[in-house]
Amino acid sequence: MLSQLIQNTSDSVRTATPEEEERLCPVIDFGPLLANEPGAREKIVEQLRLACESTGFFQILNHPIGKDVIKNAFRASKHFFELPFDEKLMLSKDMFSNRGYELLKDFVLEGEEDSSLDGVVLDDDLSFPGSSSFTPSSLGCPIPSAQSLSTYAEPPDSSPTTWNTGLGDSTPSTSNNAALHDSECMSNEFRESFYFGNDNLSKERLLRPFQGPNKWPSNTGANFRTSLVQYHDEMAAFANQVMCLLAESLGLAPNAFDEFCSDPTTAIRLLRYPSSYNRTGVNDHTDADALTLMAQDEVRGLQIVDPVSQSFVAVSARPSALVANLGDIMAILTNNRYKSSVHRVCNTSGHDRYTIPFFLQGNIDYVVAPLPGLGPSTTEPIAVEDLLRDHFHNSYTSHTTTTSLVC
Ligand SMILES: O=C(O)CCC(=O)C(=O)O
Ligand SMILES: [Fe+2]
Repeated sequence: MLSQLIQNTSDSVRTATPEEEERLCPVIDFGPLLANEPGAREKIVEQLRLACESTGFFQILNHPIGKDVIKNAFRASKHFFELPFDEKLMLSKDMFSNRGYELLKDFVLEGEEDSSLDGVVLDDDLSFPGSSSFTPSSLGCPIPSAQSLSTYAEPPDSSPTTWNTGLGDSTPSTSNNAALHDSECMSNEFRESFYFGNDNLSKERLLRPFQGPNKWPSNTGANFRTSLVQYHDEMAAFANQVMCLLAESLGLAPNAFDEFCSDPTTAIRLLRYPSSYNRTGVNDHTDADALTLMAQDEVRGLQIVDPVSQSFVAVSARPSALVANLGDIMAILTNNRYKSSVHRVCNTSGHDRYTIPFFLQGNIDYVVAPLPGLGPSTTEPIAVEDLLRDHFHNSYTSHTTTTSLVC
């Protein structure tokens, strides 16, 4: 469902004016609703409808997630990314379960440094602690003859790399995880991330794709896991409430998404984006899920495609708000009345950027098709499991890599 967006990668990206931001990613204040003020629900439902029909992006101010819960989650995230590189690599993402660590894939192999790197300033802040003697090939992420690695802030030249940003064309299964992981390891996105989800899954669910078990680091202290699990659980509960409001905004009963939301597959992604002037942190994509809710720090970086100009526009970062956006599943459920917009991340701030999106992917067996009353489907119904699998295969291979982008 990724639009055929073509943007010259050498174009610089405009920052949204306040008016544009109101149109592309409006702020919706949930305070009056949480305070049970009369008329608040109707007002929010209407604001949601307008935002979802436009870009599917909005910012939720005065949401119910505790400040401490968010603070602790960011603390845990920083703690995680500061772990020695080999420790993180031990937790390499398993493509079947979609859980674990995705490395920052920008590195210089010792002894293989290209002469084109001459004059490139290596940023010490970007080097991985403890990375001097790891052996990636033993961890399902082979990098030929690599003895050590460090990251660099800018690429040696502006030509696109030939690294594959996708997941290959095999189907995720426990038997081909290694092959999938290899190609995933060659992505050019300038970020590192760590995926986890519901920490309390049933045995039956643990055997299903895209949901677990979580791959927790050891030696991070008792609070680490508790903080992240609490963040997940509060986000999951709030996402359910937002889904009820979205149902109402479509003129449906508040419980219209209940079946989709029962025993849902969810994911949290801790993200760290080092700063770069010409590398994207996350390439242009749409989310696969129904609803994404994201806490972010004060460092801006998110860019959304403006449906009017069909170009990327950078939006501001408001740490007190949650950024919400709809994904492909919601677009199908609503027969494309609600939008799943292309977005990407570019961090040119000179500082690391941290975000923590929560993805509501829904019941893995739910068959996604327009909800009753929202018109006949133009596409074949598809199970959440298949849709997620297709998305993971396609979304990062079907568009231009943006290594020469001027952010
Ligand atoms: O970090 C961000 O601002 C957005 C991340 C994102 O789009 C994603 O993980 O799907
Ligand atoms: Fe996204």
